[in-house]
This record gives sequence, C-alpha cells and structure tokens, in this order.
Amino acid sequence: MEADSPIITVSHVYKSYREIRALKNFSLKVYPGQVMGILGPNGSGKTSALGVLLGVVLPDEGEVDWSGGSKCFHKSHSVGALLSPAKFYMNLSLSENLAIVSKLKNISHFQAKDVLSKVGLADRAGVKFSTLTPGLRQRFGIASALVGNPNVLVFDEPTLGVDPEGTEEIRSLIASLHEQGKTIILSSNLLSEIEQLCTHVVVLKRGRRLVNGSIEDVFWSQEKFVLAAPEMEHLRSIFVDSPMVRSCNEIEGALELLPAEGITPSDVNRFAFENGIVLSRLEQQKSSMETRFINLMKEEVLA
Ligand SMILES: Nc1ncnc2c1ncn2[C@@H]1O[C@H](COP(=O)(O)OP(=O)(O)OP(=O)(O)O)[C@@H](O)[C@H]1O
Repeated sequence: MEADSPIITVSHVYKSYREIRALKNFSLKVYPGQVMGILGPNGSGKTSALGVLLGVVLPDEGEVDWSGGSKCFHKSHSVGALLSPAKFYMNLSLSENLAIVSKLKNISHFQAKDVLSKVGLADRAGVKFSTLTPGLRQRFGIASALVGNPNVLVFDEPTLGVDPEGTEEIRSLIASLHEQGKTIILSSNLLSEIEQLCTHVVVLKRGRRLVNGSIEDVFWSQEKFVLAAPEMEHLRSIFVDSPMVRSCNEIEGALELLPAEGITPSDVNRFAFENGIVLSRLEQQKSSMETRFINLMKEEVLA
C-alpha cells in the first residue's frame, strides 16, 4: 500500500493557542486506503491535528500537502468531514440539512435519499434533525460527510457521547466505508476503537507524536521474555542491572524481562548458564495492546 504516494503529508506542524501548545513538531503521512487513527488522551492535540489537516486550523509553522499539491482542499468534494458533535439546523429536516451541505460543497446533482440510505436513515429524510438521538445525529453527520462521494473521510471522535448500540452501528458503518476503499482518518481516545477500526495509528501525547505505524507494529512489536529457575533470587540478581535488559520484574513466580535492542532468547539463556543457572522456563511473549499503550503514555515526551 505504501508504494503509492501519500494522499496527505503533514510536515513539522506547530500550533499554539496563546500560551497553550497544542501541536509540537507534528508530522504524518496517510496513504490511500488506510484507516489512520489519531489516538491520545483528552487535550493531546487530536482535534487540532484534524483541524490542521482540514485547513480549518492554520498552523503557526509547518506544512500540509494533499496529493496533487493542494494546500487548500477543504472546499473540495474529495474530502468529507465530521467534527464532533455533529451540528446541523435543528428545525430543518435531514434532507433540507443535506441540501445546505451540498450547496456549500457546490454539488449540483445530488439525491439526499442516496446518501441517507448509505447510513440507514433513508426512511427519516423528512424528520427534523432535533428529533434524532445522539447516535443517529452522528450517523447523519457521517451522511453529510458522504455528500459528493469523497475519497477521503475525516471523523473527529465519531462515537463520542453515543450509547453502546449506536457506537457499534457507527463502527460498522466506518468499517464498511473502509471496505469500499475510502481513506479514513479518525480520532479517538479509546484504544479498543482504534484497534477495531484502524489499519494504522499515530499516538499523541501533549501535542507530540509518540509513535506512528501500523497497528501491528506499534502495539504488538514489544517483546518480553519470561524466565524461571530453581533459584529465582539469584536469577533476578544477575539480570537486574544487566545491559541486556531494559526492565526486569518478578511476576507470579517468573521473571519478566524487556530485552534491550537485538537481544535474543539464546543470549539470555547463555548469560544465565554462564552465571551457573539452568533455566526451567524461557518464553518469548508479545506485550498486549493495553500494556504497550499504558507504557507509551508513561513515556516522557522528549522536548
Ligand atoms: N480554540 C482553542 N483555544 C484555546 N485553547 C485550545 C483551543 N483548541 C484547543 N485548545 C487547547 O489545545 C490543547 C489540545 O486540544 P485539542 O482539542 O486539539 O486536543 P484533543 O486531543 O482533541 O482533546 P479532546 O479529546 O479533549 O477533544 C488542549 O490543551 C486544549 O485546551
């Protein structure tokens, strides 16, 4: 997939609101067909990052380039966005609201029913926006993003404030848009949502990018070794200050090591043997998504 050119390239963007630094040296590439998740706690800069991508927030420094060299794309039909919570005219019907959206996007041949049927709201074309539940409002927001059949969709916390049933409906709608080949960029502070929907992720903390890559690489690449031996105290003592490991914890009768770069299980086995210990257990395991995310959030953000 990355053999293609990126659809969006964000380079070294800084954004402050007075003294608050919302984005610090933020860079990102999004390729066609990806579902890029922007993951981070509240206030980490997710909405600012999406605003910069969409051209509705001007960066203080840095560049955003859309494929084709466009720097000002937000009036284009090839991008649809939903910034949460979905805001529309309360007293107008869904089809009237969509007519306004299509006018703003400068789209002449447009059928509200076609777009509404894509999100399962075709039978509500005539109802007022004010009568919709939070989940249906978000679904309608996705419908409005689909006006003009854009290739790229941007959703800011699409399930925020939605009940579990509505959340599942919105998630399956986003998954089906991905299956149709849309490129999607969405923000969330829920690891489970990012894991369920995204192919790629960028993790933000206090406006800085901590990591970026495929879900697999970012959340599953951290390995740990689990060791045991008859003399556990001796085993711990040889590894606790060893440069072979980044951390060493005794958990439920076993020693869990996070190995230093390039260290293999045979290196660990050999080192134990050279110190007079025959291991009764040596397993290589991957950290869980949650563990990796929690560790990332603990990591100090480098200035
Ligand atoms: N218009 C604004 N004026 C002043 N400060 C702002 C503005 N928009 C965002 N901020 C601040 O910038 C920082 C990043 O906010 P942003 O909304 O981008 O983060 P976020 O990760 O989307 O947060 P949340 O999940 O709470 O929406 C926060 O400290 C926020 O208070």
